[in-house]
Amino acid sequence: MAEPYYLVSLLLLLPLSVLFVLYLIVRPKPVQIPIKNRHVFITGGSSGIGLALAHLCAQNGADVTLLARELKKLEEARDSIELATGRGVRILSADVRDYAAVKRAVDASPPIDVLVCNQGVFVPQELEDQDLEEIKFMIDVNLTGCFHLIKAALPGMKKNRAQLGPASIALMSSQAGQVGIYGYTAYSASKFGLKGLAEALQHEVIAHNIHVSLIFPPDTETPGAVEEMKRRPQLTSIIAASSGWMSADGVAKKALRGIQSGAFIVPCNFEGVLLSVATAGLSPQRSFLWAFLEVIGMGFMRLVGLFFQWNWFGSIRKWHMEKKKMNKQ
Ligand SMILES: NC(=O)C1=CN([C@@H]2O[C@H](COP(=O)(O)OP(=O)(O)OC[C@H]3O[C@@H](n4cnc5c(N)ncnc54)[C@H](OP(=O)(O)O)[C@@H]3O)[C@@H](O)[C@H]2O)C=CC1
Ligand SMILES: CCCCCCCCCCCCCCCC(=O)[C@@H](N)CO
Repeated sequence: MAEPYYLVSLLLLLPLSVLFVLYLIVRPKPVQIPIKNRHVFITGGSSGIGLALAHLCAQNGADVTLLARELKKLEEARDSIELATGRGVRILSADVRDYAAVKRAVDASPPIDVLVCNQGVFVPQELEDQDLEEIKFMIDVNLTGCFHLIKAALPGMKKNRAQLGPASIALMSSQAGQVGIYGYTAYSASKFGLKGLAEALQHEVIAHNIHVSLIFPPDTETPGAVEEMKRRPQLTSIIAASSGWMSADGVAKKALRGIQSGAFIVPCNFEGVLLSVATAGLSPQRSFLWAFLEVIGMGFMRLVGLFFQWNWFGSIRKWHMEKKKMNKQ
């Protein structure tokens, strides 16, 4: 009669011991990144997600610097944050593609505690039809721009770090940086690139108490997205619809919480959590609870992901059939 109890406790023991082992081994160790009275440097902070994040950081008592190209938008952003929070905001006009300009901007600023590389451009189109200039534009701004920013900021971020407490480098990726999507060959490549950069960088800066976060928003209501929608291929929208839309404020909240808790992977909605489990790969994981979810859920999420692909390839096939029919009429 004791046998069922024996079995139940054995069944419980297995997950509990996995949990315990994960508790002991997850690296890097958990960390909290304070925001109050710290210097947060946000690129692309004059619009959309970056602007929403800048508002939130200033509200939470951070000393905020914004970097973007267009001075007029930067001034409007600064004024709106100062009006809403009463805190001073620094603005810098530079193009992230120009390393010398980025270096000058960073050197003219106080040492950075939290660097948010959020600038990004997205012009979706099928690779065969897209101008090479546009393809290069996305890689240069979204990927090479982040190299420029980090290379320029790192020496200052490392200085006196022991006294200043933990620092963060956050990169704004996209769910299109976790899964490739029709119309996004260059954009997805630029955002997938950020994952390799982030994983390797975390190894290099951990000894300096600098922590890397990679943020993965779904479609987000921003001025950039309004422009994007004017030319987005129908199929891009059909596939992206799997994850829905978020507000820039909603994404900024998730992003800030992720940065503050030192999370390496930062999903923004429910589909994002599924995607992050499915694509966890060998990414660093500080939380033993998330690690447990990944260990338990990865196989099943692969199955769910295959159903999504089944659905997406179905949509693509249907779209081509309808196009053929239209051409015949
Ligand atoms: N909106 C969405 O649906 C999603 C967006 N993302 C990502 O979030 C980030 C922000 O997007 P979102 O808020 O929509 O974008 P917006 O187009 O609304 O804002 C982009 C910001 O980046 C700045 N920027 C663009 N190019 C450069 C450059 N070469 N040098 C310096 N600054 C630059 C812009 O200012 P200026 O033009 O004056 O330089 C602006 O401040 C991007 O990395 C994007 O890929 C991820 C998932 C979804
Ligand atoms: C394992 C199960 C996974 C299930 C969820 C899959 C959902 C994938 C949808 C991806 C949407 C990508 C939107 C990109 C938005 C973007 O970056 C542009 N607007 C440009 O900024």
